Amino acid sequence: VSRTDSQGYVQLNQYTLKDEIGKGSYGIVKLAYNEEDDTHYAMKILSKKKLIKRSGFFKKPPAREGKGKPPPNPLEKVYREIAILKKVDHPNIVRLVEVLDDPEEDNLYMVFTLYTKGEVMVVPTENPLTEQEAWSYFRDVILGIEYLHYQKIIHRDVKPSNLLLDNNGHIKIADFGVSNEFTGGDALLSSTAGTPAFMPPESLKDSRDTYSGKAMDIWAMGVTLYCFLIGRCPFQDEYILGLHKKILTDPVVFPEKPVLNDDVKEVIIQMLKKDPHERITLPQLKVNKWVTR
Ligand SMILES: COc1ccc(C(=O)/C=C\Nc2cc(OC)c(C(=O)O)cc2Cl)cc1
Repeated sequence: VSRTDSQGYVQLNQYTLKDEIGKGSYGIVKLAYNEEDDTHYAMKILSKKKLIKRSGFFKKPPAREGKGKPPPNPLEKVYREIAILKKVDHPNIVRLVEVLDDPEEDNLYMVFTLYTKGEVMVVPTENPLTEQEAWSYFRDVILGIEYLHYQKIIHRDVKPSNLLLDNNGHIKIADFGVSNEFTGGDALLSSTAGTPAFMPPESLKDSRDTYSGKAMDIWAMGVTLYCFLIGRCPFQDEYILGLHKKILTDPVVFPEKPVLNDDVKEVIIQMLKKDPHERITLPQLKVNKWVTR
């Protein structure tokens, strides 16, 4: 039940909602104080109406000849995200504490442990991470993604703004809003989801065939490591089609500054192989020269 207290703060059950600390296509994240345990949390606030509207649930479905499966309930996506979050338990994945979902209310609240340093870095930046920081954080990302793939989950939106930093300098992978669960050895994806600058070339081809989910996460990890060290993405364009063309055809180019050692440039090149079959796999990444230096 939400109400407003004397200072104008919104009270939600035992939580007092305070400043906004995060914002994205998903909604907003607010700092929340829990009076029961005298602890602060990160409260992600989603509007069910907005989710339903964005999903085009009420738009006239295209005149599909024949059956075609009915559009899924847009809230199913959020409930799938919550189910994944409840299932995962790893030091490099965010921890969902509880969900406040009042059927009478439009908002859905997801309470997470607060990772006090927030997003690991903002892209673009003039002050990228040092190689040492990038090395330490990237090793955490490898462990988190390895765990997710082992649990048959593809994250699909690995990028610096979805990597949170806790007090001990450890990375927590966040935002399972577009992630997929799969059965068998790998996810065979056909839809495009995630953030354009982090999408792999195989997901941008108009060919009908499917592509590997695991290789998609590896590509995004390569773009993320490039961002850590350079402060911007390897492929950028103001127009989406220009961006797609660069991702599909441009080689990875490293600027003069900052000077990077050959081993880290090599591992980025291995993660950004245009052909997913040539791309480095996670087991190979774990024994890579730079990763294990
Ligand atoms: C400067 O201090 C700060 C401390 C913490 C934050 C912060 O937490 C921001 C976003 N948080 C989250 C976002 C998520 O999705 C988009 C998910 C998820 O859905 O998995 C979970 C969390 Cl926690 C920001 C600034």
